[in-house]
Amino acid sequence: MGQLGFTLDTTSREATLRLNARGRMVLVNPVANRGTAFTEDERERLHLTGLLPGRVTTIEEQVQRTYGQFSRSPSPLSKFIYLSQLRERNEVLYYRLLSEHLEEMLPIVYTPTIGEAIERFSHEYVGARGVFLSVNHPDRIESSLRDFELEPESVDLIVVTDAEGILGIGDQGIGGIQIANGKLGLYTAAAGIHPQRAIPVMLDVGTDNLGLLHSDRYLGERHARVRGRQYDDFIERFVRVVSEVFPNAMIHWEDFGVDNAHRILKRYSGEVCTFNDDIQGTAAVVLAAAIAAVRLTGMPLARHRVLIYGAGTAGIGIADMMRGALESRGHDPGQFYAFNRNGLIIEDSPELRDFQRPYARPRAEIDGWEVANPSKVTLMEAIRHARPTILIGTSASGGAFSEEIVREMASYCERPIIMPLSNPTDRSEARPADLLEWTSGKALIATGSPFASVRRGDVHHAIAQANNALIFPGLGLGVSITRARLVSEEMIYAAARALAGLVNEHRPGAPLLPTMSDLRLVAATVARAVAETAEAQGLARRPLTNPTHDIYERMWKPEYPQLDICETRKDTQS
Ligand SMILES: NC(=O)c1ccc[n+]([C@@H]2O[C@H](COP(=O)([O-])OP(=O)(O)OC[C@H]3O[C@@H](n4cnc5c(N)ncnc54)[C@H](O)[C@@H]3O)[C@@H](O)[C@H]2O)c1
Ligand SMILES: O=C(O)C[C@H](O)C(=O)O
Ligand SMILES: [Mg+2]
Repeated sequence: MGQLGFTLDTTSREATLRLNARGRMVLVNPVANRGTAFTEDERERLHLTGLLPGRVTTIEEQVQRTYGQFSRSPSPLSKFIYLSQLRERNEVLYYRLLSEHLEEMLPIVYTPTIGEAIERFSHEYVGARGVFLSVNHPDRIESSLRDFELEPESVDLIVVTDAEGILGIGDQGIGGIQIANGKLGLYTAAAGIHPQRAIPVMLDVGTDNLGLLHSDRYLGERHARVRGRQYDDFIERFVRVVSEVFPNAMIHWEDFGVDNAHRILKRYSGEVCTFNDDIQGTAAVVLAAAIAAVRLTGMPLARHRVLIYGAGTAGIGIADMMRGALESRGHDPGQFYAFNRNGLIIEDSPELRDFQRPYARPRAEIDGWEVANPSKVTLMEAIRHARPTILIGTSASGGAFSEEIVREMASYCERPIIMPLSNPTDRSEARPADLLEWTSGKALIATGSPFASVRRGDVHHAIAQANNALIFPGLGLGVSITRARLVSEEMIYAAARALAGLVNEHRPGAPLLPTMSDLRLVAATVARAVAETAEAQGLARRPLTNPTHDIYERMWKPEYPQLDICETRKDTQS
């Protein structure tokens, strides 16, 4: 039994909690605490009788009460803080409330409100779960991770960020811990990964955000971002410690800066069980949405022309995956046009990164276009000349898909596929209602942040949320069930295909992806595909005997666990 006075068996959906804590120590522990739901007998045995109001309530009553409190919180940020505090008070109740109101609460505990919570982190700080590792103390990595007090063998997941590229709001320093918590919340709510089997980690390497550096309240290391050799050594040490101490954990990288994201994935993906959500998770969800949209256009993916507006972490991940999907079916690599801050990427563009190079257009092609400035081709000029049929926004440049651009696209394309994927909401390249208006209802849309459905005439257009939340929870579950050694490209494709298989896009106005209210089904389906692929590729360290059963058995449901109250000296004395 650990320092905290409990042990919890999390290996199946029916967890058992062994407790030797007593009195107030039970109530201040979010894993053990069940507040007014402790029965008379439990109160007596745990020395809680005088510490709680007299009436015993059910978890259903607790959910009703907390839902009321949540609803009365006046703003999205105060709702976020209310839910974070509930999570730290009574973990089971938090997840029960969240799972019963998932669609309503997702925009609070995740994108978009989480962006605001991250920006306001140092001002609104009321505690945050997680492990904070400083680049100035690499020697503390192991002890700090162990201090989180999880059984090392039982850790399935480590979600880690260095917060250089949080959503589309850039460098947020220490506040990034909340994106790790947000992602972990979804691993539990969607895929039933037990919250005590995962660790959120913030790698504090400094920040280049001058506002934070100048703020008296800022809680992180107060210096510019460390880069180069010291950064790489820190990452290397982190990966080594995790591999040694938590042999079954997948490392999920979130919201790193564009260069580090690609470099780290390339460096470790063939060696340890690791996954970059912004590169691989996003690509898989977008491929699934594209498969559904392309079916509606009646033209095969190989004949579509794809414009990626924002050739960074997510954008190039998407292009690589679409290209890979085409090549694996024996097609040519496809027609891609990619943009960065300096305009269309052309072979002689300055500051081209290695991962962007495959998408650079030949100069000779652009010489044939009518453009104002040949070294800075604009989006409108590329639309006119390249005539893309799929337009993807991963630029964090809110409103970039203007009326003029979208109307131009609709002039040559019967069903333009348009995906403004940037988060949070104000970074979205366009709003669905506008896209439908400018294309007379013809656009096939998926967005990164949640948007309300749009009614046009008799058709109710439900807007697909192409967020990597439809991929990573199931992927993590599939990996943990099989204890996969690595996350292979094939496992990611399998996840994308499984997700696409859940879409029925043919009803007019139907969304291109399953809705967030179906997250548990989505996660289970993705998990099965991932686990079967890991097994087929010889990457599974645990044999998959009955995938459906294994997955169902492992998906934790937020219910108070069976209590095993251990006898203590205090009991025998009283
Ligand atoms: N829907 C999802 O699941 C999902 C997943 C990952 C990222 N995203 C969103 O995508 C956006 C980008 O994230 P990222 O991690 O790829 O960031 P990033 O910094 O790695 O890449 C951004 C890219 O956009 C380019 N860019 C910036 N401003 C531009 C402009 N005005 N015109 C053209 N290009 C421009 C940059 O040069 C860079 O190549 C963010 O808003 C993020 O929230 C969404
Ligand atoms: O976090 C999200 O909502 C999706 C994605 O990982 C992002 O960085 O925007
Ligand atoms: Mg992200």
